[in-house]
Amino acid sequence: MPSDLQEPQEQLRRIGGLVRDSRKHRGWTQSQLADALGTSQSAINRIEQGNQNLTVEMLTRISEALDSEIVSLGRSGPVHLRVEGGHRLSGEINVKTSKNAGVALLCASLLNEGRTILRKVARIEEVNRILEVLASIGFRTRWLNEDNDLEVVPPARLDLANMDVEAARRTRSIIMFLGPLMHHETTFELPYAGGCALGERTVEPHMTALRPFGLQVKATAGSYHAEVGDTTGPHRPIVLTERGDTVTENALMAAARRDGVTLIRNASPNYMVQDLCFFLVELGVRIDGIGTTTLTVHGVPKLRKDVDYSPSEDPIEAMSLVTAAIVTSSEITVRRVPIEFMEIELALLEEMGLDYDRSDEYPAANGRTRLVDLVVRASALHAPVDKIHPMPFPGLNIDNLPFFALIAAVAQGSTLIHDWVYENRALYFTELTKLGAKVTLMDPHRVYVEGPTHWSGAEVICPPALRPAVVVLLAMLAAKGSSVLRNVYVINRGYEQLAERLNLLGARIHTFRD
Ligand SMILES: CC(=O)N[C@H]1[C@@H](OP(=O)(O)OP(=O)(O)OC[C@H]2O[C@@H](n3ccc(=O)[nH]c3=O)[C@H](O)[C@@H]2O)O[C@H](CO)[C@@H](O)[C@@H]1O
Ligand SMILES: C=C(OP(=O)(O)O)C(=O)O
Repeated sequence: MPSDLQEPQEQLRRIGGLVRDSRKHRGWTQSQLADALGTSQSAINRIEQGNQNLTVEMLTRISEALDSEIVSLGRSGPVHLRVEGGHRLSGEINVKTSKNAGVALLCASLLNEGRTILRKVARIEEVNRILEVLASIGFRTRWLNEDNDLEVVPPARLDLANMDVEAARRTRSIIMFLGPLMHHETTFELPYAGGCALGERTVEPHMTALRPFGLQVKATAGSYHAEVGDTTGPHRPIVLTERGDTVTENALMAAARRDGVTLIRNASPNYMVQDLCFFLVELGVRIDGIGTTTLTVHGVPKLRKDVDYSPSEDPIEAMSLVTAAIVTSSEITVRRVPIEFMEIELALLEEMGLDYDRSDEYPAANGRTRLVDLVVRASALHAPVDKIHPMPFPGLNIDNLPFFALIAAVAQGSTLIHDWVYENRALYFTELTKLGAKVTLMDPHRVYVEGPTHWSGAEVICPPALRPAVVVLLAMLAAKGSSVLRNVYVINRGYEQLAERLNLLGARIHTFRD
């Protein structure tokens, strides 16, 4: 709770609202929550209306049942943001390196018996969790300087029995330990992967892709049990059934230390996969076809090299910052945008009426990725003629889709947004209605957004998904008056000091704890 003194009745009403929001995020009815707590639906209804006195014990049980910290005591509780919205932004901001390459490269450091240095790694919670896991199994990891250069030194032997399971469970990226670990152990356990709650996110494609390398994975209670058998394969090209990013990365890491040549077809050529390929090349693995859907990997059984690599900038952060300019009708310069992965998004924005300039291209620190600076100007946008939907790269990035829901809310007219990929993410777009947007959920995958919006401030709990949470924050920048965004761990999972960096552009965001 904010520290301001409030009438007890008002406090109960606000807590009730938080319980209701958390329950809805979980997708539960009042009766389902009542069952989980061994109470009645009418009691839950009273709690949500603020008509029921609550003990700390009851609040703790509700928080546990909903897997959401509703209130907490002391300094270590969740972090919230208070936003004074309605202010224009101005100035320049650099895009940081990507979360998804950062975690992939940390997983890939498991392949290297030498020292790995990664430059300017995004210092975000997702990276912190993987660092905790690496430290728990024996790696020495340290941040070298203020620039976020990171050193990773492997132990002589991994101590998998000591794995920090709590940290591992909080990330989706842990699934990318499967490919590298098969080069270390013949049997091992990995906890189930977490990440954004986006509905069913199967790991079946990972199992299918790794089986020809001799890895058998069984899902047991809460963990994957992996066994490495015959490692002479694959004897045929690996054909991925879907062009997933982390599954391609797992196949690449399995192939990297295999004694032989592996062909991966229907590979994702997306930004994090390209960064992983460049890193593996740096380590001494030859890969043909980087940036295409067919990768040929010439494996090297022993990789022992002191390697120094700079992952590239994050196209999703670039999109987030462009969106910040659009919703606040501001002119800002977004520097270091990896243009190959933002081109379709920009073409669509141009079609919707965005006025922007782009600089000449220059190389990222990895020497390969092409960057530009973008000047985004205040523009009157209109809805696109066709629906907006994502595709595997090269297509409109699925993680950028939520930003289009917000942009559609400031554009004149009606936009259909179709998230065919994730079962639950479109549902979170309706959070924008709390701030005044007209978002109509047609089915779990489709929303109509009717703009322009007259924004108004509100108190919202972060949805349990990174991009939809950032979208709510950006809408709060546009809403005149005061808003509160609660429990922003999910944002810090993927963005480094986002509030502080937006404040440097003129936003007014204050970080606080209960
Ligand atoms: C750590 C990391 O890198 N995470 C990214 C990665 O997660 P990750 O690789 O884990 O993506 P998922 O396994 O969740 O795949 C995304 C979803 O798309 C579906 N699918 C994907 C490809 C395809 O050709 N057909 C298809 O149906 C999958 O069934 C799944 O439902 O990719 C996602 C999709 O780009 C991004 O949201 C995540 O930010
Ligand atoms: C869905 C995302 O990430 P993750 O795969 O880490 O859950 C994301 O980056 O938006």
